[in-house]
Amino acid sequence: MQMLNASTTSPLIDATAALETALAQVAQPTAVCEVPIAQALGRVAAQDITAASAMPHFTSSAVDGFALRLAGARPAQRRLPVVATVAAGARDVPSLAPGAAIRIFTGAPLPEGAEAVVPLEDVEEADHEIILQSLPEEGANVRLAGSDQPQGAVLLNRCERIAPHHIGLLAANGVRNVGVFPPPRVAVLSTGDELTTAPLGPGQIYDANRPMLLALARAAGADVLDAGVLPDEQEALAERLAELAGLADLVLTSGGASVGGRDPLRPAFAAAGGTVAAWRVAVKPGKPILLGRIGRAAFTGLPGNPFAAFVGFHLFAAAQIARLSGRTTPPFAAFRGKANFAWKRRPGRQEVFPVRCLGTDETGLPLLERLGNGVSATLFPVSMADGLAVVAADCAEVASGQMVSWQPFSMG
Ligand SMILES: Nc1nc2c(c(=O)[nH]1)N[C@H]1C(S)=C(S)[C@@H](COP(=O)(O)OP(=O)(O)OC[C@H]3O[C@@H](n4cnc5c(N)ncnc54)[C@H](O)[C@@H]3O)O[C@H]1N2
Ligand code: MOO
Repeated sequence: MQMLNASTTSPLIDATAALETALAQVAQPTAVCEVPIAQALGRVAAQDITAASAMPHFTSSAVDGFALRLAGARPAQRRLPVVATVAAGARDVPSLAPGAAIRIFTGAPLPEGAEAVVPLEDVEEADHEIILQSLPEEGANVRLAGSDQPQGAVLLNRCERIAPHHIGLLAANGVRNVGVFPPPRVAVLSTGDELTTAPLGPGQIYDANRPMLLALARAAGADVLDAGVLPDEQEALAERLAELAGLADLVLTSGGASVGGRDPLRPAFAAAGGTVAAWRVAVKPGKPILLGRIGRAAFTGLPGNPFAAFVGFHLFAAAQIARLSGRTTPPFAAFRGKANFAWKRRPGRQEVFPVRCLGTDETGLPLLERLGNGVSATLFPVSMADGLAVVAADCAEVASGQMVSWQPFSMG
């Protein structure tokens, strides 16, 4: 651990090492609570859930049509009497004799003896009989018991974030409750004398970061605590940080983390009992990130520039929230795309930039356009973007057609 010294700067920390440091500040949850599946959306499973029985439970029809018994049907026989009707949910299902048909509906139990179902649009219906165009294959349009999922199949993996389709699958299997980890508590605070909610005065701006970081943390599965805006005043900030550290698993701030004498975050952090694990990371934007702890809470101080705060969240805070939630940490920008731009840059910091997907190349790879031209103080280019792309610290040039790593917004 390095002690704070507001008057000095430290060398930039490599982004991979910074991520390890960020993750080292947070622990996997140990507590587990049981919730009804209707309340499980977005929570993280604390246990594997396996199927108590094979599915479907019984053999049924996959279409509205007519159940046939093929064994007894002569190839020449095209005209069959319809002797009964079986609807979905039917309890008393008659068995099917050779040479007859039973009208059946999608999901209805297949009558004993039936071997195939012919869709109703493939037959001609006359008075209480059907005329077949051809005989179906054995098993046609039949959903065999156990064919979708075996008994014991894993329906939901431990450490997986519960999505709407999991809830449907669990419900289909009769699972009512699921053990989940408690969501982490994330407190979000903005700092800066220039931030206001009132009509803007000279030199004032609205607070963009706090609403954005609260939304990002909530979307990542956290219970958020809106800790408001604090002026650049060390004592008040220290007091608030110490208080928040007692309430949250992770305290996220933005602003005031740079090197200037008016940047009060680091001295306030020290006064609140904070220990710095890393400060100033070789990422662009987002260099003045501070990672550490205050008491039992992890602390991540993001830069004030809104796009830098946005990037810092994606690179570090998102992974921290994932670990605190019990999720396995997904790597950032694991998707491949093709540069539809040429770009020369100064090596030194890993760089994250907004990209728009223009379509795909002949192999299906997304073609990416670089947006924003390196600005860190505005989120405007992100409004036109489909995701974030990243280039390594030593990258001096991206040629058009070169592969780049990126993260679509739809993937987190
Ligand atoms: N001498 C140096 N100056 C700066 C350096 C440096 O290395 N040496 N780094 C620059 C970089 S890179 C960044 S990023 C910024 C970040 O500085 P801070 O984290 O201390 O942030 P502030 O100075 O408080 O604010 C920067 C900028 O962002 C605006 N801001 C702050 N909070 C919000 C908010 N909640 N919503 C919207 N906008 C916000 C603030 O008004 C400033 O314009 O430092 C560079 N300087
Ligand atoms: O790192 Mo700053 O975040 O380049 O704008």
